[in-house]
Amino acid sequence: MLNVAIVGPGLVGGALLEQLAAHAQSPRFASLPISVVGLINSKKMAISTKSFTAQDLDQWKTAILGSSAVVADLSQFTDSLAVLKGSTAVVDCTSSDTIAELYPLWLSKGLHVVTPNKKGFSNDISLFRKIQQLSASPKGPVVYHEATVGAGLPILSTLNDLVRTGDKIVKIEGIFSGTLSYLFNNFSIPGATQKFSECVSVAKSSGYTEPDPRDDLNGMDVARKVTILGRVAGLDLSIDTLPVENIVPEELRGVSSAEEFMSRLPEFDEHFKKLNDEALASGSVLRYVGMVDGVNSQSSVKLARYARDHPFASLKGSDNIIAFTTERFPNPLIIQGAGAGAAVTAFGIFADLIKVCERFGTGSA
Ligand SMILES: NC(=O)C1=CN([C@@H]2O[C@H](COP(=O)(O)OP(=O)(O)OC[C@H]3O[C@@H](n4cnc5c(N)ncnc54)[C@H](OP(=O)(O)O)[C@@H]3O)[C@@H](O)[C@H]2O)C=CC1
Ligand SMILES: N[C@@H](CC=O)C(=O)O
Ligand code: NA
Repeated sequence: MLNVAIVGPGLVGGALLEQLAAHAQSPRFASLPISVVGLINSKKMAISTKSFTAQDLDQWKTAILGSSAVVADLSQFTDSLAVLKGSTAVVDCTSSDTIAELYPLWLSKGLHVVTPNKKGFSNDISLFRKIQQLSASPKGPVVYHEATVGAGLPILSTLNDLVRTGDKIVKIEGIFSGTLSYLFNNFSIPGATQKFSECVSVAKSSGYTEPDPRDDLNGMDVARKVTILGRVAGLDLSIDTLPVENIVPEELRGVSSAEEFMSRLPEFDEHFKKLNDEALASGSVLRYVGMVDGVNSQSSVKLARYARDHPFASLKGSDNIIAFTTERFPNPLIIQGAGAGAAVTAFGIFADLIKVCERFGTGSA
């Protein structure tokens, strides 16, 4: 049995629990050896004394968070998990730096980590290296974070395979943000009628954006993904030195909340319309692109113009497109598909949990 504790059962974490429950209730997978034993959010932490199989997940929130097995703090939460029988994985579904800084402690106690949270792999490189070093043993524990880049798309697993089989990464380029993909696929096209702020609002209500959409529009989400890809490819990239184009209007960068930002964004629709009209007048469209440069250390994150028949100009919805140019793939290996949204992100986390089950003898799905 794989014990699973979820930190932050919000949009993505909630979708993961629903997928676990649905999966276990389908006769074909009833034996899924995953048991949710803990949930914490920023207000309450609970470890269940009862092992909740996926069938019980319909009541997971009340059943666990309402239970008496409430723990006082993260240290007690960690200690309670470390003594459980069998393998235990902590799934961090927050975007918290503080929680990401706990990964080395969790790993040192033999807990696996599965997460879509980019912070642990894109903040200070010393944390990235410590996580790598503590999860390097073939006997485990492991860290799987496929959903940190392109949600459930097999980006990091493909990159890992390329690197581990000795291929040389020349360039990794693409549209890494589901939010910005959705925005420009719907705003920067000839004849578009939606205003920029309306597109942002739809992206947020569709569950694509970070908790604060400025973390998408300022380029930091893409910068984090470029940094993660670069580091996995063996480059010492840092978000502090990566050139990142921030498209949040200066006047809105410092407003106190995501709600205030969203309410004031319509004031700048004209600004974005002008940018778009200029691109369209030159026969181009605007797309927000990240690039990992494996040869000349010129990695970048920026808004750029593309001809209307360019592959980056023909995406739909929140699609990402990632092109790996390597020694073996001079014509790039391309992965494309939805790169944001609760369900496709939860899918990536779920698939990582199944990898933990298969690798550590808790049965396959
Ligand atoms: N949405 C998407 O398409 C994708 C999202 N991701 C990543 O998934 C993660 C979650 O995103 P999403 O579900 O949209 O975000 P939400 O804001 O919906 O959920 C975040 C959850 O984390 C909890 N939380 C925040 N801080 C803490 C803390 N310090 N301790 C415990 N719990 C905490 C929140 O609880 P409370 O409400 O009580 O504060 C909330 O339940 C992010 O890292 C995001 O970058 C990755 C790929 C795609
Ligand atoms: N906000 C991000 C979520 C996935 O990483 C995006 O829009 O891609
Ligand atoms: Na992915």
